[in-house]
Amino acid sequence: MATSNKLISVQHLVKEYNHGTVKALNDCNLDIAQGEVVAIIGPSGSGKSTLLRSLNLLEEPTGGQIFFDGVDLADKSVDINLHRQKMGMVFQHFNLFPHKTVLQNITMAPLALKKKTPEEAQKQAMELLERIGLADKAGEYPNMLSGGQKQRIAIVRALAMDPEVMLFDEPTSALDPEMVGEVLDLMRSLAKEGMTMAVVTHEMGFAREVADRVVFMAEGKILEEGSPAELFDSPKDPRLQDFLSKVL
Ligand SMILES: Nc1ncnc2c1ncn2[C@@H]1O[C@H](COP(=O)(O)OP(=O)(O)OP(=O)(O)O)[C@@H](O)[C@H]1O
Repeated sequence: MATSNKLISVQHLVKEYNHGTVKALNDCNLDIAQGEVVAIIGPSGSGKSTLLRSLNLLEEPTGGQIFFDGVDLADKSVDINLHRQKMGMVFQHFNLFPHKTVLQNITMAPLALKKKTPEEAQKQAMELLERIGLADKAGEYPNMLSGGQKQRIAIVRALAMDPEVMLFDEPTSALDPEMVGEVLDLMRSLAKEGMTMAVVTHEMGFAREVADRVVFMAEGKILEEGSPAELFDSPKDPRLQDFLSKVL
């Protein structure tokens, strides 16, 4: 559900690596509205992950600006850790803590960073686990779970911080095909609830069905963006046409 309320604004973002020899992002401009679901697609190495990771400053921009709720993240008075807490991040490889139980994985950050009481944190964690049908796994360790279960737990772990935005970096790429659906279903339900989401994805079906807007990147640039119908049914840029001819 998109509204006109701009939550994130990326302006002329540049990210260089190796002393400028690699330009991962080359003058990227992107706005994300409150409640909007933006899918970022494009060939391997086009800068999708770098753009996503820049939003919570896992990558420090070389140039340009990122505004969150109107605040320039480069401003020295911005508390980056506080900013990161507003953004839930879900990675390709789950990144659950292997030596913590499922429940501990979910309660850790709310206890440490949000100063929730153990009762509050556990109650919330159990509600989240119930939501995804995995309450019975609360006491287990991640290595006892399937990939789809791990990823759904990684998603609710991020939700336990009550984020304003969820960032997904190819959340289904490492999953066996039969587990992709359960993760996409959970993401679909978050989108329906109005969660603001940016999703780097190779799942074109998901992008078409769930995204409000699709962004196509190549060679560090955003070459085209629009509604799923615009991008998938009437692609204009030849590189997007070529990309779609290979992936659809
Ligand atoms: N830490 C780094 N050091 C040097 N180069 C990097 C680094 N991270 C990314 N790059 C380069 O930046 C470019 C963009 O990478 P990025 O991972 O953002 O692409 P991507 O579109 O997400 O690719 P994929 O779909 O394969 O994950 C690539 O050329 C990559 O090799």
